[in-house]
Amino acid sequence: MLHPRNTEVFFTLNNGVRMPALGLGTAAEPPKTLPPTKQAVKAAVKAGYRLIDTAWAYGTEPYIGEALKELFEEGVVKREDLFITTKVWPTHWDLVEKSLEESLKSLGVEYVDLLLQHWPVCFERVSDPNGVNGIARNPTSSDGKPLLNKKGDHKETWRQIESLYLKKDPRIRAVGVSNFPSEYLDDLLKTAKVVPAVNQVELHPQFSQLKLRETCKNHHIILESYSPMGANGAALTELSIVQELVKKYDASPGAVLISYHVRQGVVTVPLSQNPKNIAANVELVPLTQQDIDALNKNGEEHIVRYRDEQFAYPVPGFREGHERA
Ligand SMILES: NC(=O)C1=CN([C@@H]2O[C@H](COP(=O)(O)OP(=O)(O)OC[C@H]3O[C@@H](n4cnc5c(N)ncnc54)[C@H](OP(=O)(O)O)[C@@H]3O)[C@@H](O)[C@H]2O)C=CC1
Ligand SMILES: O=C1O[C@H](CO)[C@@H](O)[C@@H]1O
Repeated sequence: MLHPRNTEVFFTLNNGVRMPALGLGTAAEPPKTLPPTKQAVKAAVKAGYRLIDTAWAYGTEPYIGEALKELFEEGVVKREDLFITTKVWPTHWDLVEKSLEESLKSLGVEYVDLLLQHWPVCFERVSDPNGVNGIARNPTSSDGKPLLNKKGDHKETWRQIESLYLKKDPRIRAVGVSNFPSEYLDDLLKTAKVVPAVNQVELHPQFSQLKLRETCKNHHIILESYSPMGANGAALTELSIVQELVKKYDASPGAVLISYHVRQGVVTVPLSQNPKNIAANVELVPLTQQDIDALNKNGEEHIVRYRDEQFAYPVPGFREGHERA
């Protein structure tokens, strides 16, 4: 039976903007280095990807900017063919516009399609010449603990984001959040003037987040999965339940893990700097509802969070039922 590729599937956000179901993640980190992001973006766009996921905090925006410039000059795509997401890091919890300006400058574009609040936490701003634009990305106190700004209010970040959106700032087409558990979404929605269009969270067959899925569905918030392969090392590709589906469909593990999201109406942004994996992740596997239910059950019974950020431990619901990866 003929079926589309994951790059040909789009979902409609709660403000009518269309978002591609599959994008390229760009949170490169050691042992990977940042510059290869440029070639990864070029390879992905040439393979049909139209969504690029980045963030002020990743340090990859300048390399994405270089890739975009060449792709536009070579006539491969136009700006309006792409969907670019960036995010406001907790160091900039009260400086949303500054964060957006810095991201746009590094990316060399006039607007982003989606601006996300990266985490519902606030950090102290500490100078660091090796940080992002001179600011420490993960500030720590002398005992090595995350340096949270205790007087900060994570809802201020959303207030600033929605205020840009409400005044129809041409630099953003849609706005959303990331790493918001149900408890925080419910709380935000009590006072929010704009319902976030997207909530980007860790989501995969070892962390299926059924309660959060229900909350997002009730508010027409599209879920977006990060770490769909299990982050660095791609541990999920080895999971026995995934390997069974690889055999059943004669598919690649990457395609199974991506199709699991796309078939549930979830956007996903695997990171890859390997053209073979970038291409493999495009293939849509016709998983049945039974396959998806089994993967979701696994992710409720054996929870593993691969991006287990210590600074988020105070967020209610963040550590519920988790084991360490
Ligand atoms: N909002 C947030 O707080 C967060 C957002 N993110 C976003 O999500 C993106 C993806 O998550 P991330 O944590 O990076 O990790 P992923 O789960 O996407 O895993 C990345 C790893 O998977 C490998 N990989 C990719 N495709 C395949 C494949 N088909 N077969 C085998 N291995 C594969 C990559 O290696 P190779 O390069 O060799 O292919 C890489 O080592 C990030 O890059 C970022 O954009 C991530 C974390 C937090
Ligand atoms: O988006 C993100 O990626 C990093 C890892 O680089 C994680 O801390 C953050 O939420």
